[in-house]
Amino acid sequence: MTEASPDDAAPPATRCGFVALIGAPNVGKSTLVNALVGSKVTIVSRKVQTTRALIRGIVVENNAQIILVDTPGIFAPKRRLDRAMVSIAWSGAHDADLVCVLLDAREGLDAEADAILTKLADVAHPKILVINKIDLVAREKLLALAKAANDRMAFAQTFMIAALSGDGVDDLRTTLASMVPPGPFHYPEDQMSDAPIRHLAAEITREKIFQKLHQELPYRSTVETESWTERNDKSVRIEQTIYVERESQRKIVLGKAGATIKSIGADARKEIAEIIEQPVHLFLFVKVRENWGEDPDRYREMGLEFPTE
Ligand SMILES: Nc1nc2c(ncn2[C@@H]2O[C@H](COP(=O)(O)OP(=O)(O)OP(=O)(O)O)[C@@H](O)[C@H]2O)c(=O)[nH]1
Repeated sequence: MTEASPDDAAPPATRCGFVALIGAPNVGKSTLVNALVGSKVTIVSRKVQTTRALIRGIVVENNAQIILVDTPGIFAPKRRLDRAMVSIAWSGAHDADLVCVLLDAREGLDAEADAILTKLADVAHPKILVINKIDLVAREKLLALAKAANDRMAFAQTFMIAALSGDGVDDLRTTLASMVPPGPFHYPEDQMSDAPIRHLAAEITREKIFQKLHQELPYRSTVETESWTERNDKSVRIEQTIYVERESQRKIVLGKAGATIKSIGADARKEIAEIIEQPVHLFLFVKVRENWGEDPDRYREMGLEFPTE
C-alpha cells in the first residue's frame, strides 16, 4: 500500500491579484477589460474619459483570479471631477500587484504617454507594456515603439495586441495569470465584475446618452439608479435620474416631445434586460442640479472620493 504524500491532500495552488490598467484617455482600456473578461462589464465609447469610477472585471484563468482595475484615463486635471478621476487612477496603480501600461500604437510616446511613464517611475510593482491598436500601424513602427518605451522604463514584458479584435489578448491573459501572487480567490468564481448591478445599469444609460447626443453635454450629465424593485412576475422596475446642470441641457436630453429620452430609455432597457436576463421596466427622469460637479453626494454615487482641494 502506498501512502498519500501530503501534496496529494493539498488543494490546488491558486493565485489572485489586482492588475491596474493605466493609459491615456481613449487608449482602449475598457475594450481590453471586456476582451480579457469576455463579457461586457464597462462602457466603451469613442469619446474620451467615459470611465469615471473604478470598475473591475474579474477573470479566472489557469487557477488564477485576475482582478482588473479599469482606471479613468489620466490627463491634466482642471475641474474638481477631473481631479477625483486622476487621483483614483493613481491610487489604483499603487494598490495593484501588477500594472499594465497601455500605449496607443498610433499615438506612440506622445506627451500624454510620456507624462504617464514619468509618474509611473514611483510605482514599485512590476509593469507590463501593452501596445494596443496594432491593427492600425505597420509592424516596423510597432517594433520601434516597443524599443523606445523599453529604453525609457524597465518593463517585465511587452505585448502587442488589438483589444478590439482580441488579437494577442489570450497571451496577455495567460501571462497575467502566471504573474499574480499565490493566494486564495477574493471573489466567487462566477463573478465577472463587482460593480453593483445598479451602478452598471446607470453606466449603460449614460452610454446611451453618449451615443444619442454627440456634443459636450454628456460630460455634463450623470446618471443614478434611484430604485430597483423585483416584481412577482420576475420583471424588474428600475428608476433612474439623469442629472444635468442647466434647463437648456434638460431640454436637449428630453428632445422634441420626449423623443430623445424615449429612445435613450428603449436602448438602455433592452441592454439591461439582456445582462440581467429579466424583463425590465425602466423609468428615466431628468433633473437639473446646478453644479452637480461640486456636490459630494454625486461623487459618492460614482464611487469617487470628493477632492477637497
Ligand atoms: N482599431 C482599434 N480600435 C480600438 C482597439 N481597442 C480599442 N479601440 C477603440 O478605441 C476607442 C477607445 O476605447 P475605450 O476602450 O473606450 O478606451 P479607454 O481607454 O477605456 O477610454 P477612457 O475610458 O476614456 O479612458 C474605442 O472607439 C475603441 O473601439 C483596437 O485594438 N483597434
